[in-house]
Amino acid sequence: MANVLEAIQVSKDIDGRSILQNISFQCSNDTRLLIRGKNGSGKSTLLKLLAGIIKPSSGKIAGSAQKVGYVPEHFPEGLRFRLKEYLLLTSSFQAGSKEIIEGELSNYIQMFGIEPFLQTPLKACSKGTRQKAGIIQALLMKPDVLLLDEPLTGLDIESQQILVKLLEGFDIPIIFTSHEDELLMHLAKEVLHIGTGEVTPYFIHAAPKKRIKVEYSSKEVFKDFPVNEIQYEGSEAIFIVDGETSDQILIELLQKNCSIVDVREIE
Ligand SMILES: Nc1ncnc2c1ncn2[C@@H]1O[C@H](COP(=O)(O)OP(=O)(O)OP(=O)(O)O)[C@@H](O)[C@H]1O
Repeated sequence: MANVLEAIQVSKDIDGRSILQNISFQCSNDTRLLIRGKNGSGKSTLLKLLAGIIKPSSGKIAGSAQKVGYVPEHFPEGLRFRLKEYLLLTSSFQAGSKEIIEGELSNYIQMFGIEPFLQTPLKACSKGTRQKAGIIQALLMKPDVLLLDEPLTGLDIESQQILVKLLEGFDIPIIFTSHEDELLMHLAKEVLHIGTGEVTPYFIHAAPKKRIKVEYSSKEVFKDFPVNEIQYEGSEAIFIVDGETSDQILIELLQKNCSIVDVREIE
């Protein structure tokens, strides 16, 4: 299979301190690589190396990828655009028909529910909205590879679901870090342990049960709802569901206009 992106014995020192040592891996279009390691172990640094933003101290980044979509952990500060100006500017850089690209942009705007903020200056947008702008920018460029640094951080549950679903449909390598977000972890097929440089297959453990608390308008909406255990507390309903089905149930609750109040694992 074509080698889209490759790290060959990559090491990185910053300010005389060794951050990464001898990282090697290859990826092809079906790669779904989760980078795992402690805080400060160099996960973001590796993504920046793969994106070509910084250079390795030794070793090299190679591969056939021409366009690298990179979503940093934090959206860049100090951009003086309004959200819409930024997205239009971003889309104007893309090759291809202007009409088609602007059509894709409006789809993403709708999908991620950011219409109300289009005239808001980026610096006044919420963290989640800025994160969405960064994601849309990376998707619009039709990258050969996607590098995502904790992409779900700051996103509401509905947008998390939408993003993960989109990612599941892509036929390009996806390399990502995650703050142990269960939704995103489902995407992983292999994991790079950054401390040792080892790449191993990723197996998701049987998901524990979840307790989902929602605010609802009428009990009628739960008629025929595929959950055995529902408790009611005033305007809130509590569902105990299997871990495997909890994502689907969350989607259905959102479709029934319920507001998700809390989701937590139970023993
Ligand atoms: N530009 C820089 N200047 C100085 N030190 C840096 C720089 N970039 C990264 N570092 C250091 O490199 C180390 C690795 O940082 P990095 O952000 O890659 O870790 P991380 O694994 O992504 O951490 P986290 O899980 O907390 O996001 C840290 O000690 C950090 O302080």
